Amino acid sequence: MELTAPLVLALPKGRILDEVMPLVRAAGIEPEAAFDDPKSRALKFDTNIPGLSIIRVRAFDAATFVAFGAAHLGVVGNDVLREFDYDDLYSPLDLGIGYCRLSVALPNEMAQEIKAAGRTDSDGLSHVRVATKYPNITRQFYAEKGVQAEVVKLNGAMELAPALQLTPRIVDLVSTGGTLKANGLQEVDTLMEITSRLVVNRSAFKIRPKELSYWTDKFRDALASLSSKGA
Ligand SMILES: Nc1ncnc2c1ncn2[C@@H]1O[C@H](COP(=O)(O)OP(=O)(O)OP(=O)(O)O)[C@@H](O)[C@H]1O
Ligand SMILES: O=P(O)(O)OC[C@H]1O[C@H](OP(=O)(O)OP(=O)(O)O)[C@H](O)[C@@H]1O
Repeated sequence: MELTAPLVLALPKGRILDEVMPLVRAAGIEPEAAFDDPKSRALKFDTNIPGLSIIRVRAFDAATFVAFGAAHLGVVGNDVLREFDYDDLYSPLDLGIGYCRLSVALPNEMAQEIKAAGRTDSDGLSHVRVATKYPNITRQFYAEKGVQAEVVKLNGAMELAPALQLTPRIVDLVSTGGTLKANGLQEVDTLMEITSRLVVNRSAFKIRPKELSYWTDKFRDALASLSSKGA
C-alpha cells in the first residue's frame, strides 16, 4: 500500500446505507452528487475531502475490500465480521445502527410443538439441515451444542426453504419479524445480536495511524453528536 494512496471508505449499498449516511455526513464527509443520483452506475465517488473516496459495495464485500486493504475503512455488520473472521479487520467502533439478530426459525407448527414441550430447538438432536447465508456461524453454533449442521448456503429468500422442503430450519436475520411471519415461520433460538461497526484495515492502521485515528475519532464524535440530538 503506497503511503500517498487516497483513503477509501467502503460503504454497504443495501438497507443500512440510509442509516450510515447521516453518520458519514456528520463526520464531515460529503460525497460527490453522483452518489445520490439513482441513474448513476458509478461505484467509486470522490468526496469533499481531498484524498478520501467512497466505494459502494454489497454488505459482505465491504468486509472483504477492507480486509484485503483495497479499502482502508468501512462499515460492516458484526454478522459479517463473525462469518468471515478476517484477522486483518479491526473494529474500533460500534455504530449502533443496522440492529437485527441472527436467529433459527422453524415452521409455525414445529415451533409451537417445541415450545409446548418446553424444549429448546436442538434438544435431543445429533444432526440438522439448515438453509442460511451464514454457514460458518451456523456450523459453529450447532457444534457448540454437539449437533452436526448440514448447511445449504443461500444468498437470500431463506424463508422459502422450509415450505419447499429444502431444509426444515433456517438461520437468518430478523428485525421486525415481518418476513418470518409472512412466510409461516417462528424464531426458536437466537445466535447473536447484530449492529454495524466501523472497521479499519489493521496494516493500514499501522502504516497510516494519524489519518486512520483521525477518521475513527471523527466517526466517534459524529456518533456522539447524533446521539445527543436524539437522531
Ligand atoms: N432486517 C434487517 N434489519 C436491520 N439490519 C439488517 C437487516 N437485514 C440485514 N441487516 C444488516 O444489514 C447488512 C446487509 O443486509 P443484507 O445482507 O440483507 O444485504 P442487502 O441489503 O439485502 O444487500 P445484498 O444485496 O448485499 O444481499 C447485514 O449484514 C446486517 O448487518
Ligand atoms: O424481520 P424483518 O424486518 O422482516 O427483516 C428480515 C429480513 O431482512 C433481511 O432480508 P433483506 O430484506 O435484506 O433481503 P435479502 O433476502 O435479499 O437479504 C433478512 O434476510 C430477512 O429476510
